[in-house]
Formats: sequence, structure tokens, C-alpha cells
Amino acid sequence: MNIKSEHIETNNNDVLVRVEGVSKKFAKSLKRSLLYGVQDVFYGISRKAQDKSLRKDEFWAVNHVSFELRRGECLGLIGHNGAGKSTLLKILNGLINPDVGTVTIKGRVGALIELGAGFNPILTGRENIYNNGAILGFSKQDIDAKVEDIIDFAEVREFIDMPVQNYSSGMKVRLGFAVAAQMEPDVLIIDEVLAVGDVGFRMKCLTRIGELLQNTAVIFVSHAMPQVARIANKILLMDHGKELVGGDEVSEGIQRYYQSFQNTDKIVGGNGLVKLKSIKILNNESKETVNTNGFVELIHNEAYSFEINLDIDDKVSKYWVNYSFIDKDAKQVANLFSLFSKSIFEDKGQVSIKSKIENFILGQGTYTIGIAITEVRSDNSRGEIYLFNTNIMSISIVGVPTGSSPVQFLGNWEILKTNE
Ligand SMILES: Nc1ncnc2c1ncn2[C@@H]1O[C@H](COP(=O)(O)OP(=O)(O)OP(=O)(O)O)[C@@H](O)[C@H]1O
Repeated sequence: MNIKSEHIETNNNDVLVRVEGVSKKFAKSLKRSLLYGVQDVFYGISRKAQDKSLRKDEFWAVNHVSFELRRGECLGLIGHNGAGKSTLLKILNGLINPDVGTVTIKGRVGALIELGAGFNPILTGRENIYNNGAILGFSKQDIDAKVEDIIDFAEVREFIDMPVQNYSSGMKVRLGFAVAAQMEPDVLIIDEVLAVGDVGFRMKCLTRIGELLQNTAVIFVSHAMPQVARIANKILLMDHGKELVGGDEVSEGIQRYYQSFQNTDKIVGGNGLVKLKSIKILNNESKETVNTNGFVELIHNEAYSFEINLDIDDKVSKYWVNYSFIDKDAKQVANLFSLFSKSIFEDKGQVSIKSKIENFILGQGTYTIGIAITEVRSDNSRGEIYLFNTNIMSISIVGVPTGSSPVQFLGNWEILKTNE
């Protein structure tokens, strides 16, 4: 057994969670998984040294991960589907043993890992509160003192004496979070299940986690980067079981996570009368910076010129150019549209068009740029589409805190009055 969990009094600056070189392997096929399971039991009984290397069909779901957490620290655990986050959480919560490495946890652990896990479906909500509290190591008196707060926080009073098997998924999450959080554990582990709750409840949970953080170490798995940016002060970006980014650089971890979702989908359309030959986004020194991921890098709030070279057929009449900026959720978050600057073009042949943005206020993150070139009819309405492409290039915005809104205004700030 490689997990040590101690229910002891801890000091404020103690390391509550210490994970050292933890690895866990799984077999891809059920047959082999069962076979290896039997072999491992045999090795366990015979106390023979077990072979820790990968056997046929096995892979590392968690691969040599280490970190430490103190009270007041919140680790944002992020990564693609299948990166190994839930497996790591299950190791931390003692649900599965690591094959290599050690986990040491001091104090009580409150965890919300799998939807409904930890609940006995035939018991009522109230009975489950007592059960879970007891598992966390609380006495009946301790739980008596907390039970009303838990029911209120979960907002399930009407259903508290009904068996949990009849709860909706949202209700199970509410109760699960309320038990884990209201019992004020030393270590709180929250998996993505929180996403099942509605927006109101999620906000309430985040606020509660913020309050608990003064006395608790929190491990928080999420695919919602704004939430991670809001509460995490440490980051672990996992990829194929390994640590890709770890430590205090939360924004770097989030940035790398976003960059791994380069949007390669493309819809191309239009009647072919306009062809895009090239596009450049240049700074004030007429330079374009391309980062290692092949994204053009722009600094937030600086000036940039968009320059396109077009091949325009003689049959084309007047036209507008419209760039769209699309975030990693495929949501259009901004436009640069000549219509709104009252610019209508009518040049034909090889044409270069430049448009300058003085303050590029898109927030930090990666975006793809789309383009549409459309006919302007004599009554100034939109006519034929000459060119349409939803992904002509990817850009990365740097220079502002990550995870915030897609648009950042930089105001001029001043104090008008101070009461001394
Ligand atoms: N019991 C198991 N047996 C075999 N493979 C498993 C088992 N549990 C998890 N895996 C595999 O381990 C890898 C890591 O899974 P895990 O659930 O930890 O990923 P995750 O990062 O939590 O993903 P998600 O974001 O989708 O929740 C995946 O390839 C998964 O299929």
C-alpha cells in the first residue's frame, strides 16, 4: 500500500498533500487486465518483487507525477479527455493504488469524484449525509451540528428524506458537494462532476471553495479554464499521464492547454470570384511574430495591420471584407468588418487591402480567423458571397491575464474623491 493518510492535527504551513513519482498503468483489454490482476495478487501474496515495467497491451494512465500542496493552495488539474486526471484523483482519494510512487495526505479528505459515488442509493439524502460524514471521520455530534447547513447549501430540503436513487444528477452533485465542502475537510478534491450542476450552483460552489481555501488544500479538475483561472494558484497540466506544465505558473498551464486545441476545421465557400492569395498581420514595425506552435502572436492592446492579397475577377462589383475571430469553443467573439468603417471596395485584379486596428483588445488565448468577402448591392444590402473561409489562420494573444473574458478594455483610471 503506497498511500498514507493521517487524521492528525496539522500546522498552517504543513504540506497536506505530497505526491512523489506516482504512476499507474492499465491494460487496454479486459482479458489482459483480469490476467494481470491475478498475477499481481500472486506477486503480492508471495511478496516477490513485482515487475513495474509495462506488459503487453498496458499503458501508463498516470506517469511519474509529483507535486505538493499546502493549506491555502488550490491545484487546477487540467488536460484533454483521457489525460489521466480522474485516475490521479482516484489514487489521491485512496480508491485505487498507484503502481509506483507514494501519496501522503495529512488530515481529512472531502472528495466529490464520481457522480453518486459515496452515496448508498437506497438510503435517503439525510442518511447518506451521516454515512459520508462518518467515513470522513466525524462523530454523530459533529454531523448533527452540520447537517442543516449541508441541506441548506445543497438546496434539497424538500427531498432530503427521499432515497438518493430518485435524485436527479444535479441533486446528487449538490448533495455530494455540500457534504464534501460543508464538513470543512483539510483536503478537498473536486472532479469535473461539478459541471453537472446548473450555473447558479457552480458559482456558489466556486465561492464556497474560495472561502474554504483559507484552511484547506484544494485539488480541482475542470475543463472550464475561466473557473480554473479564478480559483487555482497552482497548476498541473497533464498529457498522456505525464506532467506537461506544473507549479505556480497557472496562466502558462492554461495557455498551453488552449494551444493544444488548434482548430483545424475549416468551411470554405463562396462563388470563387475572389481568391485569397496571402494574409499577414503586422505590428507597427511591419513585423509578424510566429510562435513555436505556428500561431501568429499578437500582444494585447497593441496596434496591428491586417494585409491581404486577393485575386479579384472582373465580374465582381463592389465588396466588403469581414474578418471574424473565433475562440476555441467555435464561438465568434469579434469582427473586423469594413461595413462598420464605411469602407466599400471596387478594385479588380491583384488587390492588396490593409486594415489597421489601433488597440487589439481581444483577451489572452488562441483564436482562429475567418474571412468573408461579400458583394455590396446598389441599395447597400449584402449580395453574393465571393469568398468564405472559416479558418485562414490561428493567432495567439499574449500580455494579459489568462482565462478572463474574450475582450479586455484598458481604461484610464483616476480617483475622483477620497474621504479621509
Ligand atoms: N479501470 C481502467 N481500466 C483501463 N483503463 C482505464 C481505467 N480507468 C481509466 N482508464 C484509462 O486511463 C486513461 C486516463 O483516464 P482518466 O479517466 O484518468 O482521464 P481524464 O483525464 O480524467 O479524462 P476526462 O477528462 O475524460 O475525465 C484513459 O485512457 C482511460 O481510458
